[in-house]
Amino acid sequence: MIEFKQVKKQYPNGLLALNEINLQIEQGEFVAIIGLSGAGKSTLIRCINRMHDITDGSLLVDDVEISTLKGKGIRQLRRNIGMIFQSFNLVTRISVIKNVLVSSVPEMPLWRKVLGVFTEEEKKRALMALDRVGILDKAYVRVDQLSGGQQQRVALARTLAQNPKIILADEPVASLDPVTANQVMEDFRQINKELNMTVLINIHHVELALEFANRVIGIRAGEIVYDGRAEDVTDEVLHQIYNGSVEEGGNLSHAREAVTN
Ligand SMILES: Nc1ncnc2c1ncn2[C@@H]1O[C@H](COP(=O)(O)OP(=O)(O)OP(=O)(O)O)[C@@H](O)[C@H]1O
Repeated sequence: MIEFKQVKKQYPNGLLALNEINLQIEQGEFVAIIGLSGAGKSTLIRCINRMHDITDGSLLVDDVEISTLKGKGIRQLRRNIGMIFQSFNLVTRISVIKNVLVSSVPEMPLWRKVLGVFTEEEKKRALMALDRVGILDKAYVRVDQLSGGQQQRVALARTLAQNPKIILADEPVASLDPVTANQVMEDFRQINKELNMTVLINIHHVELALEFANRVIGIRAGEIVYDGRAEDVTDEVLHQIYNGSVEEGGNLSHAREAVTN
């Protein structure tokens, strides 16, 4: 379980990016976080793996207070948390499988990574992860020869091979075309359902958020203004989350179009 209690995050320049955040996310939930640019979505998910530090309150992951963890504790926390970025963060000049192998075993000694010495078990795990996201046939292809959607799947496979309990995804489909974005969201859904991994996604595409997530959290100016089931998100809720930026009187589909375009 992930638990935020009265969490605040103030950046050194004084900007209060998160204010009084209270949240509980159970193991196995699929949550989409939506909100305007600058609302605090990235900050919120990045506090969970300590890419950012909170400045007040308490943040627990599986009952461990993570805000006070130091070196070894942070590494241990990150072993259980996979992170997916909009820009994939892959080494593009090496093969798909090498990307999965190198990054999926964080505690591996550097010499083994450099020489590419991997056990049969590690290779099997990497190949299984690639199979799960449908790109096993690309295992020995260089990453720079893949499409954006395929690269995001490599990133997902790399995270899966790490066998995390939680996957944090920061705008994972923002640079993909609509069809590919749907497919990658489908991968997240399958992983969430079959492996019971918690999935927490920051996403600008409201339609995708509502279609794939079970729970939606709406953030506005660092505060949670909606937390509920995706099917309960109405025009009014969108209006509230998007600060009235959605045209008055527009119906839900117009509202969604306005905020997804
Ligand atoms: N390192 C930083 N130092 C100071 N302010 C920051 C820093 N990172 C983010 N901010 C500010 O904190 C606020 C929240 O930013 P955040 O990136 O979390 O928003 P977001 O909702 O993820 O936006 P986007 O959808 O554009 O990625 C913004 O006002 C942003 O400018």
